[in-house]
Amino acid sequence: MFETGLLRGKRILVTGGGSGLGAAMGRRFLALGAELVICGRKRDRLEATASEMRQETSGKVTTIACDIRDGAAVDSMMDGLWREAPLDILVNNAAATFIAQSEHLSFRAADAILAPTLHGAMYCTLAAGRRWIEGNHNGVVLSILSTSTITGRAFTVPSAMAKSAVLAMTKSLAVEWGPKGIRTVAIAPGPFPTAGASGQLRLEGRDDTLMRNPLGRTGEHSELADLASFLVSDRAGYINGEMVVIDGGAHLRSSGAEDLLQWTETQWADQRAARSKG
Ligand SMILES: CCCCC/C=C/C(=O)SCCNC(=O)CCNC(=O)[C@H](O)C(C)(C)COP(=O)(O)OP(=O)(O)OC[C@H]1O[C@@H](n2cnc3c(N)ncnc32)[C@H](O)[C@@H]1OP(=O)(O)O
Ligand SMILES: NC(=O)C1=CN([C@@H]2O[C@H](COP(=O)(O)OP(=O)(O)OC[C@H]3O[C@@H](n4cnc5c(N)ncnc54)[C@H](OP(=O)(O)O)[C@@H]3O)[C@@H](O)[C@H]2O)C=CC1
Repeated sequence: MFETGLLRGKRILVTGGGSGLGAAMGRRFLALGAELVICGRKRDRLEATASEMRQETSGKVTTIACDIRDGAAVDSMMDGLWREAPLDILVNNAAATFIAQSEHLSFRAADAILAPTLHGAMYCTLAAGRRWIEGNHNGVVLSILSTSTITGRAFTVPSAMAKSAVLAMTKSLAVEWGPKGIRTVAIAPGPFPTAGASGQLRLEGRDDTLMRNPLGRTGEHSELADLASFLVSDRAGYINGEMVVIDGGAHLRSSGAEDLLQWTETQWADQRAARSKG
């Protein structure tokens, strides 16, 4: 679909690049000639993904264990990266969510979602942006958001809040940092099957939500990777402050959570008992 070498010479950090959509984007970036850095908390999973990627491509892949909820850890990751060479592109992909009745959310549970999804994305963006501006280096920030930024979403309220805040960051920085050579863009995916989303959102038991999708299917990872590759590339050099929805038109019919309104208290009690770790 793309010209060979579309991303040649680009050094890209994908947060949460060891799994799911982050890994899918990373693979496509590598195939298009980029140098890839992936970070996450689980060192073993990062290494396993990177070693698969190295077998698939001759591109350079580096892993960094970093908890993006920790600003000092993010700064130290960026210092280490910049010692070698500046990044060109940051992809804010790491996030957390789970379904829960909001009245049962403890403050700690709310923070468990807000900390990586909002604060983590903000720390990474500020840390990269500051270095780009100091070094007079152009940059692109792509944030992976959600259609909850448009519709809101019952039962994942902290995630909807965090994603909406990152959309506000995307629009605000487009104006503030555009003149400094930094583009900020976003993608709002609908349901894409990943182990993380299936575990946290119980997607596999919720066919009703998926079948309300006008296209009657979930998204393909390659479709998201294609869109991301275009948006971070110089070919999208005039797109700034925009969020592109990729959901088959689903949010035009439903926020994607209405089926959960029918759940019984017993189903919710079962859900609380069966918490899944990301
Ligand atoms: C239509 C489709 C739209 C989809 C939109 C968005 C999708 C996605 O974002 S998919 C990505 C999903 N991937 C992940 O979530 C991966 C990362 N996940 C995690 O790190 C964990 O699952 C986490 C979110 C639970 C966070 O873990 P951690 O920070 O280690 O949290 P703790 O286990 O220490 O718990 C902290 C706090 O939160 C409460 N809690 C945990 N799980 C639940 C739950 N399922 N329901 C309610 N509360 C939960 C936990 O009890 C703790 O609170 P306290 O008990 O008050 O201490
Ligand atoms: N799949 C879907 O249907 C949809 C997904 N999205 C968004 O797409 C993105 C990817 O989700 P998906 O691939 O499905 O799910 P995953 O669970 O596979 O991805 C989440 C990634 O975030 C990383 N992560 C979580 N917390 C932290 C942290 N504190 N520090 C560093 N890394 C962290 C995880 O790595 P580790 O555990 O090693 O830290 C993991 O690699 C997310 O932003 C999600 O909100 C949006 C809409 C729909």
